[in-house]
Amino acid sequence: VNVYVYSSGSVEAQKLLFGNTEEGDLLELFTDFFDTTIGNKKDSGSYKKIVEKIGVSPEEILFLTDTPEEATAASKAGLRSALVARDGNEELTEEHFQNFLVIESFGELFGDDDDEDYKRLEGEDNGEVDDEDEDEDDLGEEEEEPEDDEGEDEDDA
Ligand SMILES: CSCCC(=O)C(=O)COP(=O)(O)O
Repeated sequence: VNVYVYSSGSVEAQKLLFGNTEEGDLLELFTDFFDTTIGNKKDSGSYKKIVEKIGVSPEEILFLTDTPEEATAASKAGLRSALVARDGNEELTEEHFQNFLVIESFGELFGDDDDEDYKRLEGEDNGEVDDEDEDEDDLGEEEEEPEDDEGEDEDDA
């Protein structure tokens, strides 16, 4: 997976930040860096330019942001987008949750294929309101209860 940064902070600032973290120099984890010299993060044209520079189909790119307007702009350019819910940010609305996968941790991106939220990334409806609100109960999911240990024999010393 190639990881890119598109930030309102300058490329120079991004490199300083990721090159000097508590975990050390993380720059080699990133393929490239973009800033607003390419365009405003709320303008879908910026994402089209980034797609051209990266040289892959837009739907092969997952754009993560904590700003719904940026997610919408990226989706309009054909990218898949997901919202990252972060403490201190403006609360996301029901509509945001309907339109986008919302994650709190990158680990949630590796969801299972049956997960309705995860599927939101896969279809053409990423960034669109999905009015099907199926609420299916899981069938036959069994949880193993630990056996009661009463009666366990223990030798006294
Ligand atoms: C990559 S998940 C967090 C997204 C995020 O915080 C963000 O988009 C910040 O954008 P900025 O332009 O402020 O660097």
